[in-house]
Amino acid sequence: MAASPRSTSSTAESGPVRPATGAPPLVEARSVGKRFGDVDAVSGVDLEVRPGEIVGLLGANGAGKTTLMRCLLGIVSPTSGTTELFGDSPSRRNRARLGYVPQGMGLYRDLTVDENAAFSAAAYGSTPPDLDDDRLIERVPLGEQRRVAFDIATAHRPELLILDEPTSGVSATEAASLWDAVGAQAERGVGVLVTTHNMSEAAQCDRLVLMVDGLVAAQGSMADILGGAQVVMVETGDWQAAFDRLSAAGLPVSLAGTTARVLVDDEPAVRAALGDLQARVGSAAATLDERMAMLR
Ligand SMILES: Nc1ncnc2c1ncn2[C@@H]1O[C@H](COP(=O)(O)OP(=O)(O)OP(=O)(O)O)[C@@H](O)[C@H]1O
Repeated sequence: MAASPRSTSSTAESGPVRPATGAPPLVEARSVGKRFGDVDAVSGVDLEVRPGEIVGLLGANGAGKTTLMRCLLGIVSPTSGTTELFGDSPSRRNRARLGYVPQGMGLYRDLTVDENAAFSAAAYGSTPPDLDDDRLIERVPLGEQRRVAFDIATAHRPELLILDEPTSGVSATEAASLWDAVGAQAERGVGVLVTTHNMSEAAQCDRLVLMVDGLVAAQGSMADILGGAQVVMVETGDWQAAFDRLSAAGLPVSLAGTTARVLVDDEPAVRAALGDLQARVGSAAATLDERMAMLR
C-alpha cells in the first residue's frame, strides 16, 4: 500500500482546501478522563478533529483509543473533562451528523446486507444506499463486511466519521480500497478520526495522536511521533546467545529474523551486555511499533 502523506491542499479546480484548519472542530475533547474501577483508561486527553482532516489515533492494545472514541460519541460519560460534538454536548440529535464504525462493525449478522442498510437508514431517517446484496452478513467475508459497514456509516452523508480499526483483519488490497474511500470522504470536507495499528495507514493521516496508557504521549506528523528515536541493532552468528545476554541485562530486545533490535538508544549499554560475543552493533531508526513500546 502507498505510504505517501496525503495532500493537504488543493486548487480551485479540484475542490476545497483541506484540512480546514481555521474551521471550528467537529468534535473536541478537553482534559477527558475515563476511569473503570481502578483503571484509568483515558487520562486528561485533549483532541479535536476539523472538517476535511484525517486524524489517526495510535496506540498499543489497551492504550485507551476505543474508550476515548466512546467518550467523544457520548456512548460513555467521561469521569472528568468535557466533550463536544458539533459545538454541543453529544446527543442523539447531533450524533445523527456523524458516522461511526465500531471495531465489531455493528452489523446484524442474521440480517442481509440490504436489510442492515435499510435498518441504519431508518435510524438516520435517510435513504438506504443501493448495495443490492441479499447475502446474510454472517456469509459475507470479513473484508467485505468492513466495506459494507463503511458504506452504511457514510450513506447519510455524515460530516464526521469515527472509525475504530476499520481495516483490522482485511487484505492489503481491501485496506487500500477502504483508505481510498476514507480519503474521498476527507476531500469532501468530512473530518475523520480513525484508529490503526498499521504504519503505512498512519502515514496517510494528516495528523497523528499517539496514546500510551490512557495519555497522549506524542502528536503531530509521523516524524513528530517517531521523534528521531533510534534503536540498537545487533547482528551476530549466535543470535540466541545475543538475545539471552541482552535479556539477562534487562534490555528490551526483539528479534527481526536473526537480527536483534534493542529498544534503547544506548550502544555502550548493549556492547557491555554482549560482553565478548562477536557481533556487529549499530543504530537504526525506530519503527512506529518500537517507538510506542519505548514510550511505555
Ligand atoms: N467497560 C470497561 N470496563 C472495564 N475496563 C474497561 C472497559 N473498557 C475498557 N476498559 C479498560 O480500559 C483500558 C483501555 O481499553 P480500550 O479498549 O479503550 O483500549 P484500546 O486502545 O482501544 O485497545 P485495542 O487496541 O485493543 O482496542 C484497558 O485497560 C481496558 O481493559
